[in-house]
Amino acid sequence: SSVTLEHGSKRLGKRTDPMMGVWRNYGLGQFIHWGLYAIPGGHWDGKYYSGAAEWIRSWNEMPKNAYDELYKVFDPKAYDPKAWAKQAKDMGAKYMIITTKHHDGFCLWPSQYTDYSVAKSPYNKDIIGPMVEAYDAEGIDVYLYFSVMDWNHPGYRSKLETKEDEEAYEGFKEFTRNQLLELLAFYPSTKGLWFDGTWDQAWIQQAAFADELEEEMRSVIPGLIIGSRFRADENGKRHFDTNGDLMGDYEQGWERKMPNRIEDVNGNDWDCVMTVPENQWGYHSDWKGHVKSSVELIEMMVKAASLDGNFVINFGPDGQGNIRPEESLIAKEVGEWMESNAEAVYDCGYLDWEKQDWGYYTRNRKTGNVNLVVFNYPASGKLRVKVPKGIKIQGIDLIGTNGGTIDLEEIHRDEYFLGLPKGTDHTKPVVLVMKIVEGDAEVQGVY
Ligand SMILES: C[C@@H]1N[C@@H](c2cn(-c3ccccc3)nn2)[C@H](O)[C@@H]1O
Repeated sequence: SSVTLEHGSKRLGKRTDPMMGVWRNYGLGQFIHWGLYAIPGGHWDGKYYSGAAEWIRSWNEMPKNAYDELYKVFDPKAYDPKAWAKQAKDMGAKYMIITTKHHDGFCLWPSQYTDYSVAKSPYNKDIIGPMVEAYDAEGIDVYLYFSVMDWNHPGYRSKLETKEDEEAYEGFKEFTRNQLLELLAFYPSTKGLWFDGTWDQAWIQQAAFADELEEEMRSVIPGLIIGSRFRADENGKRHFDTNGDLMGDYEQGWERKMPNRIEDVNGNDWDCVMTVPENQWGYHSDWKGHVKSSVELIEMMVKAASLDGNFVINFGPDGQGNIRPEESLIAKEVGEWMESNAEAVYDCGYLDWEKQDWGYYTRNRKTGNVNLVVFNYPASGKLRVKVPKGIKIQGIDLIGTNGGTIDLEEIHRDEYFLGLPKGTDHTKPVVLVMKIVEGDAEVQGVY
């Protein structure tokens, strides 16, 4: 039984409007974490910061006032948003999420509500505007990341303990609303907001304020897409309200982790945002530990599509505005794979066929085709496929650079082995596109 909520979920089930349909079909996105933290790049005073580079201000070895002075040297001479957008286009990204303001409070746009922005830096120009224009020009939808937590604002509090806290926080709430309305006014082509830094008790207690603000933002840009991380319900429940219903338009809980089964996504839209190293979003000049390969990232992207989600790969440009070589290589290699295999990711979602060990099924919502994306090449060279009753295979194509014909063997009713051609290059994911017919229609054609 569900309880009546004033500030809980506003909708049961997925959004069904066209703008959300476009979001649902993206497949691949690019996250960009850029800000003052890229200047120290994980080091200070000759010491190595092993935490996430964008959190260096919270490091004991980093004097807070030294960090807060960094805006005086922010002057990224290499910043070239057109080049960034071209690279993202070549990678195959359909949307991009840019940090307008991270937890440190530094604004990459000339906000009228604070001096802690690019307007007070030697660079002294808007970073966000040219980026939005460049990505829009490449046909990549732009989403604005905004951290509610703001270590720079005097009214920010993680919790409200005194009367003074409450009064200061009222000013912070007004500041937050002003900045968000300002972003929507400055960059009206944005398709949505990606909120972060919303776990503090002080913010969680603002259910009514945040609910009203979300409504107001949605009225400013109809169809605006806002995830589950923005606000809590009146019982402090986040992502899912007291009744277990999703807040916002999609689930935003998959940060540096992936669901494994369709049950894990609760019938919701979702995105997974992923770092290339284990845990670095902002630029760190010295990555340690595991750095994901492009094949690893491609597998996560396909797995996300197979479970009705979007996959977002993070980039962290350096303090001068350069994209680092490791990320440029990933953009190149992912793009090369997408060039001939994108139809298995774009417009694709979950297919309720029994999962097989060789990889993932995705269903193309526009063509109806079934895609088989092979990551675990079988020693037998044969892919086991169990076709649900009433479904017939009409044709199978091996796409991508591989080419060749597929040998189809019916093991018994509705179960087949698909033989891959000898010499198939399986150092990269192999994609088969299967045309199927449903119902008992007599199958015309190849099989
Ligand atoms: C999208 C990512 N979210 C930010 C983050 C993650 N976290 C965090 C904090 C405590 C536990 C686990 C994660 N804090 N901030 C990261 O800094 C990055 O912006």
